[in-house]
Amino acid sequence: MFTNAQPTQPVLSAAGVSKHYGSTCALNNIHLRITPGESVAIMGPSGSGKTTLMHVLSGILLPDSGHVNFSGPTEAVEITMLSEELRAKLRRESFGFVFQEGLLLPELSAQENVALPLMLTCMPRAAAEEYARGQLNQLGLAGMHDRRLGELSGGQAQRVAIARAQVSQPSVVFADEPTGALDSVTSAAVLDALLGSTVQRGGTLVMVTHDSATAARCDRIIRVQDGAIVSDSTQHVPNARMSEAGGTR
Ligand SMILES: Nc1ncnc2c1ncn2[C@@H]1O[C@H](COP(=O)(O)OP(=O)(O)OP(=O)(O)O)[C@@H](O)[C@H]1O
Repeated sequence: MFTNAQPTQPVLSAAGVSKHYGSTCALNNIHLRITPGESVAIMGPSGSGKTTLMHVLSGILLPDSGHVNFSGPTEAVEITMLSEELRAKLRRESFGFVFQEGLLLPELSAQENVALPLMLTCMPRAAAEEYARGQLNQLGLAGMHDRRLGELSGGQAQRVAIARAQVSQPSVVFADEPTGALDSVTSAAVLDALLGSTVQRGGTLVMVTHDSATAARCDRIIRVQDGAIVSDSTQHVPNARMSEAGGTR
């Protein structure tokens, strides 16, 4: 199941992926390759299959048929062959998530939320929290380390979610409507933070968005309709930016 990763391999690929919920076809024979360092926006009408596609690519959901492969810096693996436990491990170690539906724990402070993924990898609490504070500072949240979710604005909470998603430097960050509920100025700041903490260090960003201004900031826009990819356009070449930044991941 595990093979040596090749530098030219896509970080994520899907081949012949289909997914049904009862009689609803959510994904219909998807083929897709995502290059390391790319930022990819997934767009499409409500119910077209965007979230299902992201969940299948990240191993949250298994498709009914087809294969999804991940190739990271140290391993290549067919996600669709992994047990639930190994998929959970892969998500913890190689992927980060910025989802609207409460991945942050409201009873914890901003710094505790960000430190948590590091503590799960056995980093001592003091070191994890110190690192978390540095990440929060970089995202413009100095002075808000000790606030709980309810004491932050929507944009600030999204930046805490971004800090948490990328704190363990995952190969791929998946974001579902990361700027959904925000005004345009806050959206731009959150998107800067998200791109800055992922693709600018050589990581990959896969993002579902309804917002064309947000999608336009990505390297590539994939449009989904009725569970199928109806267009796939590259607008910037990520490798040019990666070599400028010296990123390799
Ligand atoms: N758990 C589920 N049970 C049954 N049907 C589902 C389930 N999740 C999604 N669906 C259906 O699968 C299709 C694709 O849903 P999905 O959530 O992937 O779409 P989406 O493009 O992300 O939609 P939106 O933009 O509204 O979030 C829809 O017809 C939806 O109703």
